Amino acid sequence: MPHLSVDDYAIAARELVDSKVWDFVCGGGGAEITLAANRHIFDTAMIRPRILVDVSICDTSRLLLGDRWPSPIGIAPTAYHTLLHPEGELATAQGANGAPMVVSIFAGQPLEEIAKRATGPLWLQLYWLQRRDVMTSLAKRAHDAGFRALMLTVDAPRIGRRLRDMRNGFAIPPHIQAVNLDETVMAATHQPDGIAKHAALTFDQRVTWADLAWLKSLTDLPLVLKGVLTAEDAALAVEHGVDAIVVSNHGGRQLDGAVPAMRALPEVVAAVDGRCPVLVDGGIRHGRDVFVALASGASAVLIGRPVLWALAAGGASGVGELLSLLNAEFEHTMALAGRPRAEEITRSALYG
Ligand SMILES: Cc1cc2nc3c(=O)[nH]c(=O)nc-3n(C[C@H](O)[C@H](O)[C@H](O)COP(=O)(O)O)c2cc1C
Ligand SMILES: CCCCCCC(=O)C(=O)O
Repeated sequence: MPHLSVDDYAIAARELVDSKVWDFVCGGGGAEITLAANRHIFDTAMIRPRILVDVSICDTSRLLLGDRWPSPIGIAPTAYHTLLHPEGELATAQGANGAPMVVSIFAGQPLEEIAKRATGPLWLQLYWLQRRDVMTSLAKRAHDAGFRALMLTVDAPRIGRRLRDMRNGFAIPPHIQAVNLDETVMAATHQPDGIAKHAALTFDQRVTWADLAWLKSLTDLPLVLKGVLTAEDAALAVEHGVDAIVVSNHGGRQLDGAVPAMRALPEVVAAVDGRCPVLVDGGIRHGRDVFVALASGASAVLIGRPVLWALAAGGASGVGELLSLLNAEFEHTMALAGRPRAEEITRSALYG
């Protein structure tokens, strides 16, 4: 059956993926209020189409942190792609077809091997670990392998209460490893509730703004901060020299009740006031969602779960087809909305 929408990849993946892994991927924190709210905003956003505009060429490309992206759609960092496909991140990087990919600190394949298979820019995502020597080593390995940016995720000093995983007694299977980290450090992840236990043992909950300078000093790579949801923190991020911001509530997996990323986006964009790019993630499932995010002030978007569904359903080619589909939907929206150039996708393209 052809995959005509992102939902078709979810349907195909659901048939293939173990039910506990499915819940780990698709679940959210607490009562999943924020998970649902991320989607609701997109479902209720309405576009103001312009007419009698030449839309024969719609340019979807974007320049971001020195790289030209084929579309404003990048791959969000998600842990353990090897849970979904034996080749894991190698297949994702190959299938990205030029799209940027953020590799999770908990990737199931070595950074250097992912770089060899990459078709687009790579960024490395980090959590702040108590072991700064491990962070230093990862940052330097990423730099040496040609990664283009570091991303620090700041919405997870602890792991959210993921009730599906707790009810399922979910543990990362023993053959699935975060191979860029020392196996002994990762041992707790293979116990029930192991993700939360591991984070409690290894993440540094004391980190503050003052520590960012140390992370920036490790390499000359740009630093992207992921998990910003307020104007106050966006202003602080810029003051502390961050090179880009991702407005994100971690796909509804962390603080349940947190504001949907798309609702937070306008205040963050206003606070940043053009001083660095602002990206957004959470609930993006259609090309029209990408359009709505850009019209709300985002420079680009990241997608998480859909990439994992496509990886499970079709490996590298599944990921490639998914990204092509989303970009084609976005391009189609640009045409039918009468806004063929990036600079025309502004707030005036939306109601309300
Ligand atoms: C299975 C899974 C694993 C994730 N792992 C990470 C991670 O390792 N690091 C991180 O910063 N965010 C992680 N995220 C959050 C994503 O980067 C992203 O914020 C979220 O998935 C976006 O929402 P979406 O899935 O609705 O597109 C993960 C999300 C999922 C679904
Ligand atoms: C110890 C493994 C932690 C994986 C956490 C990945 C993540 O951020 C997620 O949302 O899940």
